[in-house]
Amino acid sequence: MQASRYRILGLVGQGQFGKVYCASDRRTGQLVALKELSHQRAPTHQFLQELWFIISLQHPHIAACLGLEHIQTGRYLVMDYCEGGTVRHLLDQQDSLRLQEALNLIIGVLEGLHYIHQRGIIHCDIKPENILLTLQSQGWHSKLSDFGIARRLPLAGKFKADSKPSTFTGGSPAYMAPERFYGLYSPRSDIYAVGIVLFELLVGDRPFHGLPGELMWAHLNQRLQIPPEIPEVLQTVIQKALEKLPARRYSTATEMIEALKQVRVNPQIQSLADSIIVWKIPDSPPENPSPLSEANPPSAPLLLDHTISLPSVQHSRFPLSCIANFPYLYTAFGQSLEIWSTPQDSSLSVQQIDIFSEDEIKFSEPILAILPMGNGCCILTQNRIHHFTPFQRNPKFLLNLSTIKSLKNNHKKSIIYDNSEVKDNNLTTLKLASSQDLLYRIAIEPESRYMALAFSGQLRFYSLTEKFGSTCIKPIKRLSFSVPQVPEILFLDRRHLLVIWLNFKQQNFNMLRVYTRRGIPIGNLKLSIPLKQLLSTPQPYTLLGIGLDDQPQLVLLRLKPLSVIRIPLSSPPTLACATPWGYVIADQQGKYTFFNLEGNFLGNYLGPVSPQAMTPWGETGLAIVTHPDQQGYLHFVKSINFEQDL
Ligand SMILES: Nc1ncnc2c1ncn2[C@@H]1O[C@H](COP(=O)(O)OP(=O)(O)OP(=O)(O)O)[C@@H](O)[C@H]1O
Repeated sequence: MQASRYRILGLVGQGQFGKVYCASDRRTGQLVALKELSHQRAPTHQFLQELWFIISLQHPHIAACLGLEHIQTGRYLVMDYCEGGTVRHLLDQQDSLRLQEALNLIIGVLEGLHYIHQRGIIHCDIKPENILLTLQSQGWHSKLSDFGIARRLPLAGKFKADSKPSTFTGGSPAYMAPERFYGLYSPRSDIYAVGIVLFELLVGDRPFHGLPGELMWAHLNQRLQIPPEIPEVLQTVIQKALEKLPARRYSTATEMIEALKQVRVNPQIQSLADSIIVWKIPDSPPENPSPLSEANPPSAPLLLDHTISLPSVQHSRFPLSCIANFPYLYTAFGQSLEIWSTPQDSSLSVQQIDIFSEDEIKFSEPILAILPMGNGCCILTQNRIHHFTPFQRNPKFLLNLSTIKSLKNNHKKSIIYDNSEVKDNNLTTLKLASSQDLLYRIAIEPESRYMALAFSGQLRFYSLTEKFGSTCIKPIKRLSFSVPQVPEILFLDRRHLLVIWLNFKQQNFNMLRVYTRRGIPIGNLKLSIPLKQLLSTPQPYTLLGIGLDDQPQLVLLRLKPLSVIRIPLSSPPTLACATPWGYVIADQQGKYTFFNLEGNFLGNYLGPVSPQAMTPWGETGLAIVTHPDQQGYLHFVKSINFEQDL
């Protein structure tokens, strides 16, 4: 039997027929989902039925079947890969949707349904688990999947709205229309299920609960209660979709689409369109606060452990940066690098962090970036790359960038940090925007044995070796690109470098390309999420994306297997930081918002204003550099106990 055309990247889920993998096409690099169809669990006729349905269906809102893979390890359905998981994942995450997106998502589901209903097919199992998601520039895009129990109406030719229903039971009782319990189904049964999903997206819970028998009773007899917080125009749509009698529901998916489009242009809905849906859990005791939202005002002050003023900061032309390589911390400002250290165990055992200024080193040119390297740091100045270790006090010169020929012309472009017109209060905003304007990017492999350098149209790979206490740099490979845009680069692990062109060729998508540390290309990924920055995180193969200002959002991007978690924000952050315990965003006014590693909102705090840089410090702490007025400060947050503080 032949070898697989696909390289498996990771397990994404488990269904009743078998496991689902994320895989990439060895030839084209395209990502696909491989849906295992185990012989024991999927009797051949059921498997053939699902295959028959989805192979014949082609629509933007239906997860397409790309083929069948029959190899030694088993039979697989090859499908469109949907990196956003399912609507169930959205429902498991608090504050994950804006109202506008929820409506668009349901309209997408209905468009997919309209397409299949036109072909006389009834899905019969519409539920959040069977609505897959891909992230597009406008937000989530829904794709219907799982046609395992779909039914063809026993009618020749096209389906007619007034056609008689047919008999069959099976499906998920929580989403089943009343008539389904009597073995009857029609397109209106799918519309009822969409009504339940819409209710769940807006309310955070289903209208009916219980064991299958209780659910059947509720669908048939229990009056629908819609929380009064749901705008009236939407209540009307839900009410009609969830009518007990099929004849009183929307007769077709298009009719419900039209109703939702009317809702979208309603002035009350338009004013709420960009608001994040905050679920009100029905029947919760009134003393319970409503679920927290990232949009809420800070609920507690950030507990600062220690604040130090930075003496070297006298003027405001340069943004401050800071990185930690515990027990050392480095702050850079203008041409100065300041080194701080703390006794190894201080972040864990003593009340207050003891931190000492160890040294201050002056460079002959402004520092543009610092990043951890070995037990020290790598410093990028306008024309040079240096390596500093706390044990050898003199920074070692690594590479002269001005000798790289193709860079010479670009030097005329001013580096943004040199722009003396930059005003104080713009500095933090500039911090996120500034990386776009840097001429070079460097990335250091976690063991500091490899380095990559990117600049306009070029990517270079180097090896680094330690000889007699100093680091030697040797070129390995040089690659040229026709795209002049300087990509972001970062090492994903010891072996792989990720190169990212944000808004590639101004075409509204980001191009991600993975290389080995020696410059051999491995694969490409197009990502249609509007992002202004993508940061590496301490989590393996996980990146933190920051959305554009007109679509404020955080995006957790896991690459192996590819999955996207999106966190809508009420305003664009000016700083973001990934730590081993979660993610922090901050704004100019000193509002600090914390999320855990799954992207769940933890709390809002009021902290130091004008943050310029943040870095994780020790096991649970955070170091924050601020620059209000003319003075720079270094603040330490020892640990954040959300349970206690909130
Ligand atoms: N095309 C896909 N792209 C990305 N992830 C997918 C894809 N198809 C399925 N998944 C993931 O795999 C999980 C299991 O999917 P699968 O369709 O096999 O099972 P299911 O939805 O639980 O339904 P059932 O067990 O009833 O078939 C889903 O919850 C989803 O997270």
